[in-house]
This record gives sequence, structure tokens and C-alpha cells, in this order.
Amino acid sequence: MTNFKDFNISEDTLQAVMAMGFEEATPIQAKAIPSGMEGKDLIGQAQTGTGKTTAFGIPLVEKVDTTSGNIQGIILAPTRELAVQVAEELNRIGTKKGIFTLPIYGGQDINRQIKALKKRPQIISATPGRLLDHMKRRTIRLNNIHTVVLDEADEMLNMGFIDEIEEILGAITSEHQTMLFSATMPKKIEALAQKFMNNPELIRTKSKEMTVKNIDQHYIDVPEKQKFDVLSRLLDIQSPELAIVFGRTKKRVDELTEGLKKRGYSAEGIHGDLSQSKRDHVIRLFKEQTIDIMVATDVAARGLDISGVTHVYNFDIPQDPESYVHRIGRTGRAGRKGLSLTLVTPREIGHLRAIEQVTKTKIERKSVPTYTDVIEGNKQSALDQLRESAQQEDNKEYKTMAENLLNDIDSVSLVSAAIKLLTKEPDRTPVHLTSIAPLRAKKSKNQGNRKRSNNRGYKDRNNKDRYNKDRKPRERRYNKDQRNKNKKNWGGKGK
Ligand SMILES: Nc1ncnc2c1ncn2[C@@H]1O[C@H](COP(=O)(O)OP(=O)(O)OP(=O)(O)O)[C@@H](O)[C@H]1O
Ligand SMILES: [Mg+2]
Repeated sequence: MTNFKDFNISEDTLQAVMAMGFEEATPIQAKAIPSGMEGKDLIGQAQTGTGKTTAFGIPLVEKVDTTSGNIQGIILAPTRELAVQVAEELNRIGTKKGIFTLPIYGGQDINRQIKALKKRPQIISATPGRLLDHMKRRTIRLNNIHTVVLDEADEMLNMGFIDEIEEILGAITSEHQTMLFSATMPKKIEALAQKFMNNPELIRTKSKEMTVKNIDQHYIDVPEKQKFDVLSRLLDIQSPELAIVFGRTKKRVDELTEGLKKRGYSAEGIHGDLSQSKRDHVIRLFKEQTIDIMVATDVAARGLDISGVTHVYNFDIPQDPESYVHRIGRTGRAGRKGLSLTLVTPREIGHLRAIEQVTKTKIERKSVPTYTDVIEGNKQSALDQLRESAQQEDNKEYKTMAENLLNDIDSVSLVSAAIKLLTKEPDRTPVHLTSIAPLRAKKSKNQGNRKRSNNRGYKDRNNKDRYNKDRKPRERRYNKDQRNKNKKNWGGKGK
């Protein structure tokens, strides 16, 4: 066990970290903070949700010269939301020292960013494209950089950001420390490390599996055409507090979101074709728990730390094991429990096995929940609801009516009728999704090098806002209490 006091860090930073509620350092923090503070180049790999941000955040903040208003540290992140989140965490760590981290990302008005830059941030947390834009306009200069962090380094390569990254790293001529962090470090990272790092120390936390143990991982073998009904049933039975549903393409995410709304769930979608304001709005609704379900492409697979996500559903099996690891890693963070469920069509079983092999995890098979399972669940919910209500004191005004009724009808018949009335019928509103082809298993060594593909939802162009911003999410058909029960077999999270 390592306490933050054991690191040789300033009182200000120590206090800031205490205020964040951290007591002990996580294993990656215990290893990476001392090396990082020595100024070594390092590659840090640790499972999702284990505190990598603070692992690089503390050494970075500690190195900043507070008497200077120059930009001294750069963090590169693959998505805008992650750049923002990392900046927020760095601002918490640096608050006592008075260190300001500014997020810089595409989709936000560049003039607004130029204005914010006048406040002299010492650290920038950026997506590569927009940072380059500022470098070209000379609104950001990198001549005083002493620390560079690549968060989710492998994903930035996957997304085809290699040219941008090389251009940015090549432009930093001052002596600097470079740190790479991710839960997955495929081999292709080595080339980047060799080119831009100085004898990097490889820091890995010991564990056989690539995924955290506190996520129960399941899959269901189901034909493509039945997937949506199965997802609806799972949502009814498991009644997740907060769930992310991953779909393969932007179109898929749009269709899934509409389908879920049609059936009365409170869901919103997020992908790279939406305007930044819409993306921000959806993330906010989800964080505030105004909506229960966020439907997303892989744009939300990496790094996002939203507390309270209990369930991750892979409506479509992820493209590769790395994507699987990161997607399911949106739950089970900071030691909490989580559940993931992947829908796999019969021809994709080989692909699932490949994921199991690379991640060294066993994904447990579950059978397709039946319509009867849902009804049984709803009956149980109705019963629990009745029981709870009966125990409350505020039913007095109904007592005379009840007594009169009981004079005419026997009590068993009466209670049976009440349960029947309270039992919700599952919503079977027809929903049509465009079919997509199954994914084929591929060897892990051929993975990666994906071009920045339209399907993965990262492109900044075509920012169409397909949703009416003012439209409120529809009320979910079942209230949470009703759906909270009967999840023993399904690992639901009742309150
Ligand atoms: N020492 C600690 N004690 C308790 N909680 C911590 C500690 N360090 C970080 N956390 C919390 O753990 C959560 C996950 O941290 P973080 O987002 O840095 O994980 P990560 O390893 O970067 O995950 P990912 O691979 O998904 O990006 C955050 O909510 C963070 O505040
Ligand atoms: Mg992270």
C-alpha cells in the first residue's frame, strides 16, 4: 500500500489529492509517480479505471514552474470529451499550486480558445488536429515544453493521427520528458516509442487479464434480427442505473437511440457526426442521470470516467480486443462493480473467442432471456411495489373502500387483481434496424492500423445535429423501482 504522503510531492499537491478523496495510491500510481517525478520517459500500462490520469498528472503538475506563464506541458488525447475530462482532473490536482490546464479541441470556436489562451495556461490538454491548428496560427508555441503525455496513445495511432502526432512531437525541440499511457499497448506503439522517446521505462501493473476483475463479463449468442428485442428484454430485467450501449456505426447508434426511445427508454446517442454542443449535452444528461442510457460509437469507448455506469452493452461486438477492453472499462471503475454484456451473432463467435484469447479473459455465456422471463420479472416488480406501498402509512384514505370491497370479494382474488393490474406488459413497439454484416475473426497481430474510418464516429466534418435540442427524453415506461427486482440471474443492480 502506498500513501500519497510517501511520494516526494509538494504539500499543495498532496492537499489537492486528499481533497479529491484519494487515500491510497493505485498500483500504477505507486509505480509511475516516482519514475515520472525523476523525469524519466515512460510507457504506463494498467487496466481501465485504475487512475492513470493522476499517475501522469502528479509528475506533470509537480514539474510546472508556477512563476512562468508559458505552456510547459502538453497532453494529447484521442477525443474531445477526453481532452476536457483530463483537463478537469489536472485542474483539480493543480488547484493549490495555481496551475491552469486548458482543454483545446476541435468543434469548439477557435476564437474562444484563443481568448482562453490569453489566461496563460501552463498545461494544454488537446486533441491533435486542433493543437496543430493553433501551432500553425502561432497561437500556441511549444518552445518551453518540458513534459508531453500521450493518453490513449494506441488509439491515436488507430485513428490515423500518426502524422499529426509526429508533427507535434517533432516540433518540440526543448528537452522534454515523454509519457505514454493506455490500458492496451499493442506492438505498433514501439515504433513511436523508439522514434520519440529516450530509453523509456515500461511500467505495467501485474495482472494476467487485460480487463478488471470487478466487471462480470457475459455474452449472448443471438441472431442479428433478434438483437434489439434481446437488448430491450435485458434492459427490463436488469434495470441498469446507468448503461452505455455501444453500436458499430453512427447510423446504427442513431437507429438504436430512436428504437429505444420508441419503446419508452430514456436514451440519447453520441457519435462523431453530431455537433459538439449536442455531444456535450448528451454527456451532461448522462452524468446528471437525467437519461439512463447513452448509446455510443467507440467515440465514448476510451478514457471517459462517468461515475455510476453499472452496465455496458455491446450491441455490436467490438472490432478488436482493445476496443472491447476499453468499452467494457467504462464500468467497474475505481474498484466498483460492473457488468458487461456482448451480443454475438452466430458467425461472430470466432471473433469473440479471439477477444477472449487476447484479453486472457473468460466471457461467460448467458442464454437469451425470454418474453416469459420479462413478464416474470415484471410480476415480481409489481408484487414488490405493492408490498412496499402497503407498508407505507399514507393509505388511510383508501381503507373504507378496501373494507367495502373485502365484504364482496375474497382477499386472494383482490390481491391477485391488484398484482395483475400493476404488472406491466413489455413494450413491443416494432423497431426496424438496418442489418449489418457480421464481423469476422482476425488475428490479433493484424489488428490496428485501422484508417480513421467513417464508421467509428470520429470525423469532425458533417456536424449535423439530427436531434431537436429542445426535445426532452421520453419518460421511461417502467419506473426504476419496478424494474429493480428479479435480477438475480441477470446481475442487475437493484437499489
Ligand atoms: N488513488 C485513487 N484512489 C481512489 N480513486 C482514484 C484514485 N486515483 C484515481 N481514482 C479515480 O478512479 C477513477 C478512474 O481514474 P482514471 O480515469 O484516471 O482511470 P484510467 O486508468 O485512466 O482509466 P482508462 O483506461 O479508462 O482511461 C476516477 O474517477 C478517479 O478519480
Ligand atoms: Mg485514462
